[in-house]
Amino acid sequence: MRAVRVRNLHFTYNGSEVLRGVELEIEEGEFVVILGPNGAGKSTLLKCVGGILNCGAVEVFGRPVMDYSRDELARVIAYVPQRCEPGFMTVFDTVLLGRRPYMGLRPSRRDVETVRRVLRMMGISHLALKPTNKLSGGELQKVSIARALAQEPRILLMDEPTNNLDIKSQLEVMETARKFAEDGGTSIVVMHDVNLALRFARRFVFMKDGVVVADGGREILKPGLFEDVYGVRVRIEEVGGIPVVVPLSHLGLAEELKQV
Ligand SMILES: Nc1ncnc2c1ncn2[C@@H]1O[C@H](COP(=O)(O)OP(=O)(O)OP(=O)(O)O)[C@@H](O)[C@H]1O
Repeated sequence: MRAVRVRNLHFTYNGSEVLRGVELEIEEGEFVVILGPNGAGKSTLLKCVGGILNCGAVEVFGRPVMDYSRDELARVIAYVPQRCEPGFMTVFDTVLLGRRPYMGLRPSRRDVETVRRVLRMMGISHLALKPTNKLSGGELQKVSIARALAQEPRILLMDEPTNNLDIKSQLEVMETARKFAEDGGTSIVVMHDVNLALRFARRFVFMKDGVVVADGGREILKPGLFEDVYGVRVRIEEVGGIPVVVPLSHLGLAEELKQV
């Protein structure tokens, strides 16, 4: 079943167009990573898919995303933002907020069990009673992901979820996204670390200047793509059967240095 369909999406902030005719179709069960230079429009696209920005061109499970009610959408899509704001609430209560679309007046046994389960899954059960404004950046990031998982969505959107995380936690978050997709959900992750993406995801969408410039599996990852998209010369080697992208030089750097 098609989870997401984006058709000819244009998006403008204050008169400046940052998405220029984006086309994208994602099937249920896929794990897709969106890559590209700073300012390419990746986060804007993710927010359009999540119904956070008002865009007419996005369908989720065959229905315009803007037609879903707030609670309906929260049961279908969970969005983990690039930055999350800490507060006075405990970790447990913050993650419990993810159950809001399912809850009556008070949390059910199932709501509480779900929160316990995702705290365990993210390895943060020991932080349950700590206020989120007393957490490290990485811990806060894990709380934000736990809250999204507590929503039990069908689509998980994460914007640079591995920022702030140590290597082990980066691998765990990527494994969580992969498992989510293997279990039938759809993971769409914006990130910069192409090598981490390569280890876990099957499909890569590259954006530049508000358009999708490449979309496919490992076979699209050729040195020429990195020159076109980032202006960086790379070599691609295999380590343990996994391709690794090694940056060699920034194409414009020598010229820029000459002018200094
Ligand atoms: N709220 C906003 N108001 C105005 N312009 C914005 C806003 N958010 C983003 N932009 C602009 O839109 C463009 C695309 O931004 P976006 O955050 O989608 O890019 P990105 O590819 O996610 O970048 P990065 O990798 O740096 O996070 C940028 O030029 C940015 O300055």
